[in-house]
Amino acid sequence: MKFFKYQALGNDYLIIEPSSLSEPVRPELIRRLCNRRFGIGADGVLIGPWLTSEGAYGLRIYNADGSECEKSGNGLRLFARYLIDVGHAPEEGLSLYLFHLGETIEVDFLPVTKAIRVTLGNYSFGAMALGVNTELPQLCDYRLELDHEIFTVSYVYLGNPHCVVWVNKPSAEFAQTWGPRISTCSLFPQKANVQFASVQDRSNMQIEIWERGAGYTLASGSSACAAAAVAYKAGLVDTTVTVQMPGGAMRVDLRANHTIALTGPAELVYQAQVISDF
Ligand SMILES: N[C@@H](CCC[C@H](N)C(=O)O)C(=O)O
Repeated sequence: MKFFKYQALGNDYLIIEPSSLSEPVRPELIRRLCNRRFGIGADGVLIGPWLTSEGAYGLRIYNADGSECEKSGNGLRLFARYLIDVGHAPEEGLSLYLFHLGETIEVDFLPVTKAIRVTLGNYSFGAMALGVNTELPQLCDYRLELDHEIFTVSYVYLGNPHCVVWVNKPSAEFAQTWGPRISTCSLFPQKANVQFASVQDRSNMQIEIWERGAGYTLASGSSACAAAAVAYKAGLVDTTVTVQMPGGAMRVDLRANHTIALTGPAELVYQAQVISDF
């Protein structure tokens, strides 16, 4: 099975073309591939492309635990980088369109910085209507009591669920301790991606991340967008925010109509082939 490994600020994905798969994708296969000791190691897997009748490049996105994921800012950006690198998509300088779970998504290449920008669809602060176990229409600076600790959390939905937790100083240890508990608490029947966030000034934020389905990660595009959207709603930042994560920084632009553009690097690590029977 031929695969490519890509990374964006340490958020790593395997890319496998459908023609390289001898059988339909199984969660066990994804889990084995993503396992950092028994497999190759990755935060997730992208399967694609196939071409739609409109000329968009279709893909599916899986988390390391084998669950299918509705949105991944870095996954989409890495997939676009791959399409260019292997010659599926026209050379850099043009926009291209990806097709993921019924949605067409624009990706642009920024020639000077070589960064890749993805425009994510609408985000929403709806809570009760969007799968949160609450009767409140929104969870905004909500007081969450868990295991004798109190957190101030906000929920935002970007196609996938995010819970932004305000902290004085984000730390990996705190994220690894509380991320899994908040992600799986009774408020979130679908689980949630959790960001531990602080605001430096009107253009800069810092987050640590616990991803649903992948655990602690060095970066997450949709998490950066979630944190920026919540901070903007709280009046703490302007529309362009640099979000610092352990793996590096990404730019988030909050646009009209609740759309978000996410810009950052995307790089090939290596390509290889799995010989053993997975
Ligand atoms: N790394 C991704 C986020 C992946 C989505 C998440 N684990 C989920 O289950 O929703 C990103 O860059 O956005």
